[in-house]
Amino acid sequence: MEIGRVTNVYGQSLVRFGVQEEKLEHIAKPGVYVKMEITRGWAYAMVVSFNLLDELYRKSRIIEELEGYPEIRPTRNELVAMLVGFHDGKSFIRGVPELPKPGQKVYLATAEELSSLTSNGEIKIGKLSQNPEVPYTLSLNMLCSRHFAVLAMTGAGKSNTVAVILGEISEKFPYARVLVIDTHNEYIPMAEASSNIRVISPAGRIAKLLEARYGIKPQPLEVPLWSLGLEEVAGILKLDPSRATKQIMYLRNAVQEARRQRYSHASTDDPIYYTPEELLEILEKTSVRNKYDRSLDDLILKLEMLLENTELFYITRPRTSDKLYSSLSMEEPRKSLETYMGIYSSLLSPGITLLSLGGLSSDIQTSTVATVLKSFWRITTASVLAGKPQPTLIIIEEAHNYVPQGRWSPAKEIIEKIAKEGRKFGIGLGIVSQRPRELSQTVLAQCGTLIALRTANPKDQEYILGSMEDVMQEMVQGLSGLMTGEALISGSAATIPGIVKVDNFTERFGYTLGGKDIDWNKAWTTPPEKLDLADYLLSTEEQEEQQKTTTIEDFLGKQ
Ligand SMILES: Nc1ncnc2c1ncn2[C@@H]1O[C@H](COP(=O)(O)OP(=O)(O)OP(=O)(O)O)[C@@H](O)[C@H]1O
Repeated sequence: MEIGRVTNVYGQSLVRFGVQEEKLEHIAKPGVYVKMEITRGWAYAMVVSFNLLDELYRKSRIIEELEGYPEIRPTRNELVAMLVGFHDGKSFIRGVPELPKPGQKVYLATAEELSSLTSNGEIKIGKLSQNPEVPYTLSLNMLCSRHFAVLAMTGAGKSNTVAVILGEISEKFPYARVLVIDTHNEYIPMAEASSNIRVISPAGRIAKLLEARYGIKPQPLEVPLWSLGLEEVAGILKLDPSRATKQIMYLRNAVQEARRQRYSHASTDDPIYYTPEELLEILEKTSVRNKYDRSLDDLILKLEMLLENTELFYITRPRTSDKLYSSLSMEEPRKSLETYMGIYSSLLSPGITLLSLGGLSSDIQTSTVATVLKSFWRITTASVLAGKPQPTLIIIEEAHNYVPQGRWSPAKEIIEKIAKEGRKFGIGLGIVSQRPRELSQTVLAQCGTLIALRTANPKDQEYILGSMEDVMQEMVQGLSGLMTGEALISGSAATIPGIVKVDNFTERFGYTLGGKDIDWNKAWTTPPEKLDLADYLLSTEEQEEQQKTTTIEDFLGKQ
């Protein structure tokens, strides 16, 4: 359908065109596609903004200047569209080799031709908002290998979007390897519905609470202190390396000495076994030698408190990994490295692994994630070098907590490294955040695909614009007007950028996600249920008992 004529071509890829009044209803919506003929085929463009004028203005003198365009003479409604690529009769190519010229006719793209462009990917995420009959898909290869970001203000539909992607992966790729850092335990119900989705959570009280709430027995996670690098140990002790330099120095020497008791060539970060008590003993001996150093006493106190924290027994008293270590009879460093591989390579078994960390404080979450991701990095890069790549996608919820802009976090270095170098080792990254402005720009800049849902904060919009290729100001400004579940999708995994109504996860897969906001209205208008928390307020001994009863097979995920 012909709808108007090009009046102006500007910027690198923006086309302004006048629209006939009676065609306006079909076209005056962001996300509608139009096309214009060029020498090598048809150039396609997506409507991004409008300039609709009122009667008075329309009748003013300016209109008389529009000689030569009789079709748009009675009106001066203008729309701006962004050129996205062209079709040369055989295939669609991004970018346009030649710009349309003022005066050229503009047509509405049909649902059929749009479908041929948007439905070639493996991951079906939703439908075009303005053409609900047109499915919108993403290329799995591009999504994983070029990384992606799901950004939006809270409640706009980020988790729903991630769940739809995970649901698609789980249904279509039986040997997918995905690790989801599930900061708020939102995706756990997916494990109940699908046999290739499993939950791993810190052994102890949290695992028990998850079992009670969701009826799923999580595979117990242990992250032994000895498997942590110096930064992660500093993280759980709440030492900021840029400030607590003296304490970090003591810690560094002690960790190194502890590792060298078993393997004399160990460096501070090598995963060589030691017990927390050995570390404490080394620090105490150092304290005797440095009698008046309060910073060292303070460090010892912090470590003692850490060892007493029952929530952290999955780090400080990892019974099952200890059992595994003792069961091996080889020499060091092999013995530690085999144990390390045993603990972490289970996270790499095919399937979707939900690392559920809800309930832990954010310091502990970041140190746990840093350790897990560093082990991932070690194992996957070694697999690639050994000629057996294990392509893995890592999705990080609340990514601004783990990889913040302008602030240190134990997980920052490894996540930035994955963003910059992961591609060549087959590690894909998907970051999810409600605060793009607080997210490392290094990571955002590496994300080839953007899925941006409603974002009202101008600063967030500015960051999205500044760090993503392929995204134009006109598109980003429209983000505040999106509805819940509507996303602007752009970048390498999408053939054409689009405004997409992401499928409703519950409607599509038949169950709801967890971790939702508490319904205050309901809670305050219905009588409370009887609460029996006794079982979950475990004492130290009971928790230890629970860890003791976990078999090495359970722990390694060998059912
Ligand atoms: N595509 C969609 N279609 C219909 N409803 C949706 C869609 N996406 C999200 N919703 C609904 O909007 C609400 C918020 O969605 P969701 O939890 O995915 O948002 P979020 O951005 O992850 O929020 P938060 O930042 O709080 O985690 C949910 O009740 C969900 O059912």
